[in-house]
Amino acid sequence: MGWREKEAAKLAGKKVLMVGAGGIGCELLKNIVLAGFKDIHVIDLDTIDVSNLNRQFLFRREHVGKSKAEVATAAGLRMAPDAEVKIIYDHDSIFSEKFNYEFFKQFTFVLNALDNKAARNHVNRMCMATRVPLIDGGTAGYLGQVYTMIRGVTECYECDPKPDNKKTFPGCTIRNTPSEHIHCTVWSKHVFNQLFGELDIDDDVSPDMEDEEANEKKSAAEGEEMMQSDEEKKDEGEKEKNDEGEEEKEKPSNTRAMAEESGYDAEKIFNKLFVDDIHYLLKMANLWKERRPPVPMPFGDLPTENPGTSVSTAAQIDPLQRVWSPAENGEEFKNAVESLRKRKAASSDGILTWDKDDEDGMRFVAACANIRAVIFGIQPKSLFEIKSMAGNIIPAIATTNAIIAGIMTVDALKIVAGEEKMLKSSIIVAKPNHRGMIVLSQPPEKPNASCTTCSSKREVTVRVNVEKMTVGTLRDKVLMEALKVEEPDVMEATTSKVIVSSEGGETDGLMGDVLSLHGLSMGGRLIVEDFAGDEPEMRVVVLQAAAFDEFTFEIVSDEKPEMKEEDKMSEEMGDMVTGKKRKTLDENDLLPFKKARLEEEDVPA
Ligand SMILES: Nc1ncnc2c1ncn2[C@@H]1O[C@H](COP(=O)(O)OP(=O)(O)OP(=O)(O)O)[C@@H](O)[C@H]1O
Ligand SMILES: [Zn+2]
Repeated sequence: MGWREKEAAKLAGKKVLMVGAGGIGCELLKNIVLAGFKDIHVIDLDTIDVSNLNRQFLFRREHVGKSKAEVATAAGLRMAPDAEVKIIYDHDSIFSEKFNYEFFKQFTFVLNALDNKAARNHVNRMCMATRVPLIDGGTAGYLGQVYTMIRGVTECYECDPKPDNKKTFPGCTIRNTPSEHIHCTVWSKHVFNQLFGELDIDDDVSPDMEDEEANEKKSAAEGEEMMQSDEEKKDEGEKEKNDEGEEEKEKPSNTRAMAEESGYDAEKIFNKLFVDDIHYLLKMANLWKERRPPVPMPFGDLPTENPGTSVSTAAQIDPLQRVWSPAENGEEFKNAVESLRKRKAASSDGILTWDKDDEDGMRFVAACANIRAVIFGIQPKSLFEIKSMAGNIIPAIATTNAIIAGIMTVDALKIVAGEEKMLKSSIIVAKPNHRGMIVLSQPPEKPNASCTTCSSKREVTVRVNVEKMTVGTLRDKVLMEALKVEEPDVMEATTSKVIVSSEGGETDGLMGDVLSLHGLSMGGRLIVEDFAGDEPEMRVVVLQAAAFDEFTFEIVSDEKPEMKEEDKMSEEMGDMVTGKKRKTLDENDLLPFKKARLEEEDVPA
């Protein structure tokens, strides 16, 4: 037997689960088949869309509308070098009850090629509960990441609470001092909501008279009267008296109230946003000491050219890519307000929801953002560009998917070879570092001792029917009778909501509720405390069994937190982590790791 055959033989008995057969999944399936894995299970809930074909290369035009899992499996089988290869598939969601504890338990490792946090969390919980290694890959444009997670050895997907990847900007930048076009685009989406959508106090678009920068400097600037007071927050356009009966400065009128009063008169709204409110900003003189002050733009006097460009050349370009002049933006604004006003009036709840693919809404935001940009001396942009910024669209890049799938495959081979110590967390960064590298890696982080999913404590896995079993039955039959918990205090781990209190009282009303009412489903976790008993804290992992009645349950496993092999290894790895980090990666390399958890669910496909 040559080395190839020997290597391949090691992979023969290993069962592999791949969840997701999209951009990463197609690359990955090809890799693992060609690497020699012979027993593969593919799960994907989706069908093939024509927009997938440019990068999901296992799919062809004739497959559009068919199951991704099915077509990928057939393609994988065609690639298999010998007939022993078995690939099976499920056209189903990984949340499905049939993918239960026993199902996960059979795999050597699981490959996540998913695009959303909810499914990743779920697979993580199932893999942690069953102690099956999980290799998770993700990409967003040119960025990518691979985290391989082994219970007790490395951090799990939920050890480090993920930051919300939605980009946010400080309120005062959006409302008072935009310096980039994106600030104007975000502001315009807020204007849309103020005028046509659901009112959200965080989306205020009027000048922020509380701006610290303006006021700090203001009080230092001596003698001038303060621009705002608490009453001023109350609003709206008229002069108010304060306690001493002094007259206070005027403040910007409320945008929604103003629009409604005017019957959604586009020109009046325009002048309020782009003249009156700008005058308020100009009054905060301290903001403009080191910045170019904004220049108000009345509707009746809109230039037909953008600063620095001429309409005649611009007009030759594709209309989508062309940047509208202020006069055109004014026209677009007016037309959009007109049709949005009608649609709002015609809608049953009087609320419109912004969507980048809604023509009126998109044109409104583009026009609004461009006018504001010109006012603040920022280059306006084309509808096309603004659409991709406003919709947070990040194009999928085939090369990034291929690199990430390659790294995942290498990690899979390390697991099969028993070389867990060689595992690395890897990321692809946007710009090469000082050594010209874009793929950076470091040993994985250690588990977080307080993680609700993977920290070391007694862990009981129990099968119940969450749609039928009540909180009261869980407490009495499962926890007290079967698990000998004396005085249970029970918290749902994700929400931290207390559903059973040993003191009674506050939670008595919940005893008749079925468990699903409190967020429990397959893979859900409860933290159970028992200060009266021997085991002060344990975790109960809940598995769903739809066939069970209210009282039926099954204890699948009950593990005590003794020092396990993995934990010992984790200690060794910890040394390695701290030792190696400094040697291989400098501070600049490490920075991206802290931010790198990419959540693509925020990115519409
Ligand atoms: N709960 C789920 N169960 C099964 N499959 C899922 C689930 N959620 C998402 N998926 C599948 O995961 C796949 C993710 O692939 P998708 O192509 O969107 O992202 P990707 O692999 O990161 O690549 P790209 O960035 O190129 O789009 C999709 O095919 C989707 O159907
Ligand atoms: Zn964890």
